[in-house]
Amino acid sequence: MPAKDRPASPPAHQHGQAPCTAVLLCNLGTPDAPTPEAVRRYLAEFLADPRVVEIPRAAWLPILYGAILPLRSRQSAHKYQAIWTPEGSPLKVWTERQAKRLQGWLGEHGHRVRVAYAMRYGTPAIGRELDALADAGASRILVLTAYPQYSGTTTASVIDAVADWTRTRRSIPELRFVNRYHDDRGYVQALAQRIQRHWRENGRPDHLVMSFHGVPERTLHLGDPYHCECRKTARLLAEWLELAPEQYTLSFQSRFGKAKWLEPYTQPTVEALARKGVQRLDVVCPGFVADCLETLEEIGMEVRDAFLANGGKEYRYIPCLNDETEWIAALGNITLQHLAGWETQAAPQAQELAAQKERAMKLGASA
Ligand SMILES: C=CC1=C(C)c2cc3[nH]c(cc4nc(cc5[nH]c(cc1n2)c(C)c5CCC(=O)O)C(CCC(=O)O)=C4C)c(C)c3C=C
Ligand SMILES: [Fe+2]
Ligand SMILES: [Fe+2]
Repeated sequence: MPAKDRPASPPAHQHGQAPCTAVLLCNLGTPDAPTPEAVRRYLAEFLADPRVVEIPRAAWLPILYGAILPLRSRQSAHKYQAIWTPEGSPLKVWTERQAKRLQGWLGEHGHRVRVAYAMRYGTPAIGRELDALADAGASRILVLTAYPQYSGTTTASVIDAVADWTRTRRSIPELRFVNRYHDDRGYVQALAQRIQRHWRENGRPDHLVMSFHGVPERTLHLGDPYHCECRKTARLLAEWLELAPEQYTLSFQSRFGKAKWLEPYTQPTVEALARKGVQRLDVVCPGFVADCLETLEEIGMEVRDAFLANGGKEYRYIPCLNDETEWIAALGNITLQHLAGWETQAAPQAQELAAQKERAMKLGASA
């Protein structure tokens, strides 16, 4: 094997080190800037992933480079400009905050775990973040995807990136993956609380649309569980909210290309609801745990305009879970379930010392 291809092994192995656990929160990724050049770099990496576009490379890459990238980079850059914040892309800002708050939550619950975040496309890259964690001594890493519903196009692609990284390392940490949490009680309850708070602040709508990111319909026939998991999340959420079937609609957004994707599509669904006389409509995106281009621009702006243009009167987009306290607690509990058996509690002596101190303080106060 040529020296350049040999797996690296920094830092040198040390004897007798206690296992050290880390969590890597992985989301999709976003451009570094809302410019056509940065969007092109991002889309080129994203859309060349064979997990995302399942068309033979020889046929797809000429279309991607010849037709899609020149046009879409400019169009999408324009959309990113409409949602960009002073701190950067919302997807990155929220994901970074979620990682920080998850580390805080775990610490408050007595767990010493380092939490980092990474993006499947763009930066911070999964490989670089895994290098940083492993080089800092993490011997056990839990990869936590920001996708509640498993899809080959997203979850499996994160697993691919982690597998690619293992090929570059000599000493590989123990690895675990959280593949799904579409029916997790804490996740569904956090969604329900988010919506109920929105209703307390803004009043209840005539109808609620639950819009999930779409995928090609073909993936369902090939055995992808995504469709089924979206339906289960929607059903559980409706149960928590005590919604009758006629009070909500499940739909799929963000169709890409001309192939048939999962139906019903969000925008035509919303237009039809407006034409049927629904005046007040709320839309929530339960499959996205962080606000991003697809929620803020597509649902918050494009679909809103379509609803109003078809006779609707009031349209409200309900923001994602982002860094809501209930969601961070749910994420913490999901993390702990998957860390089972990996010792992460603060050292027993330290815990005993803290308990002794607390007892002494109580005695002092009651004396
Ligand atoms: C073939 C194309 C695509 C598939 C399949 C797909 C699946 C998929 N995507 C998400 C989550 C997100 N997608 C986002 C943006 C986005 N998605 C596609 C295409 C496919 N997605 C494109 C081309 C883009 C970029 C924007 C654009 O040009 O339209 C985002 C937001 C990123 C951001 O920067 O804010 C998310 C999040 C899921 C969950 C999913 C399958 C289940
Ligand atoms: Fe997407
Ligand atoms: Fe979109």
